[in-house]
Amino acid sequence: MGILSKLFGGDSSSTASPAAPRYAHIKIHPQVDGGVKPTSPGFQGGTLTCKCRTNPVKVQVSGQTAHNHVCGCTKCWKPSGSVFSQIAVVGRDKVRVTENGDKLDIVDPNAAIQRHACRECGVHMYGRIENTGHPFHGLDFVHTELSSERGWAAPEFAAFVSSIIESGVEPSRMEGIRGRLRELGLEPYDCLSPPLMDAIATHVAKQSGALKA
Ligand SMILES: N[C@@H](CCC(=O)N[C@@H](CS)C(=O)NCC(=O)O)C(=O)O
Ligand SMILES: [Zn+2]
Ligand SMILES: [Zn+2]
Repeated sequence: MGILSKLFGGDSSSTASPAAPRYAHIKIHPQVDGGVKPTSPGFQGGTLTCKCRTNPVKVQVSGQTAHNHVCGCTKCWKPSGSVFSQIAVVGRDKVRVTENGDKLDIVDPNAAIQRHACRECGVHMYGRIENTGHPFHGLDFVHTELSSERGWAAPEFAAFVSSIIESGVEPSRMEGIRGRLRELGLEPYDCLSPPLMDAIATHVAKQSGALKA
C-alpha cells in the first residue's frame, strides 16, 4: 500500500470501483430508472400534454416545481406498467389549461386533491386543493414528465411506499423496491418526507392553537 493510501485510508493501487447497484433491475418509474436527472437552475417551466393522439389537453406551467417525488399511493396517476407516480407541486397561479380543457373531469370531487384528468386517455393533468384550510392550499400537483422540456425539479424522495401493496405489489418485493429507491437517492417513506410532515403538523397546530399562529 502506498503512502497516500496509508494517509487517506484507500488503496490507490486497487481497481475496485464503487459497489455496483444491487437492485438496478427493479423498476420504479421511467423518469428515474436510468438515474435521477438533475434540476436545471433557472428553469422556467413548460407545457404538460396528455396522451391523446388528437386534440390533447395542454396545461401551461409557468415556473419551476418544488418537492418533486415519486408516490406509491393508489390515487396518483402512473404511466402504464409503473407502480409509482412522479408528482411535484407548483403555485396554482402558475397553472393554466391552454387547450382542450373541455376533456377534463375531476376524478374524485370528495378527495382533498381534486385531480383533473383527461376523460379520453385518463392522464391526470393537475391536482388542485379547493379547501382553503388545507396545509397545501395554493399548490397544484403536476406530473412534469408530461412535458417535453428538460430541467424540471428532480425527484427528492419516495412517498407512500407501503401503499404500492394496495395496488397489488407482493409484500415480499418491498425490500428490493426500498433498496432500489435508496440506490437512486430517493429515501423511502410510508407517508410524506419529514419536512413535509412537519409542515403539515405545524399548520394543524397553528389552527388548533397548540402553536402560536
Ligand atoms: N394508502 C392510500 C394513501 C392515499 C393518500 O393519502 N395519498 C396521499 C398522497 S397523494 C394524499 O395526500 N392524498 C390526498 C388525496 O388523494 O386527496 C392509498 O394508496 O390510496
Ligand atoms: Zn387525453
Ligand atoms: Zn399519491
